Amino acid sequence: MNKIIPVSCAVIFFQDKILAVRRSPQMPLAGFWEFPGGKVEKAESAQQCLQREILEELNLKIQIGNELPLSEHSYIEGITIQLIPFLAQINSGEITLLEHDKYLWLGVNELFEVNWAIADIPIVQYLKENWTELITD
Ligand SMILES: Nc1nc2c([nH]c(=O)n2[C@@H]2O[C@H](COP(=O)(O)OP(=O)(O)OP(=O)(O)O)[C@@H](O)[C@H]2O)c(=O)[nH]1
Repeated sequence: MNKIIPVSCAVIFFQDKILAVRRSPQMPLAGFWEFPGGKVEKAESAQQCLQREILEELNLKIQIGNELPLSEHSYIEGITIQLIPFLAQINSGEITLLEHDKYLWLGVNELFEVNWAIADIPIVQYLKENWTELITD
C-alpha cells in the first residue's frame, strides 16, 4: 500500500529572486535545500497549511498566488511525498529562521547552486523554464 503525504510549499519571490531554506541538522533530510512549508493537516486547505507553516518556520505572513505543478517523490518505499507548490509574496515580517539553519535568495542563474531535496528538483526546473512569466514583481 502506498501512502501519499501532501506537503504545501511556498515559492516566495522578491525582486527577481526566490527564497530557498536549508534543513537543519535535527531535521530529516538535513542539509538539503527546500521551499518552506510542511505537511497539510486534516481539516485545513493546502493554502491554510502554507500560511500556518510559513509563520511557524519563518515568522512571515504571506500572500499566496498561483499553484504550480505538483511534484511527487518517494524517499521511503510505500510513502510518497506530494509537494504542492504555490507562488507567494511576503506581506509582513522579517525572515526569522525558527527551524532551518540557512536561507538564500536565488536568481534564475543560481537556482541549481544549492543541493535541493529530490522532490523539489522538478519544481526548480519548472521555475527555471518559466521564470519570466512567473516571477514578476
Ligand atoms: N516543507 C517542505 N518539505 C519538503 C520539501 N521537499 C521535500 O522533499 N520535503 C519533504 O516533505 C516532508 C515535509 O515535512 P516537514 O518536516 O517539512 O513538515 P512538517 O513541518 O509538517 O513536519 P512534522 O509534522 O513531521 O514535524 C519532509 O519529508 C520533507 O523532507 C520542500 O520543498 N518543502
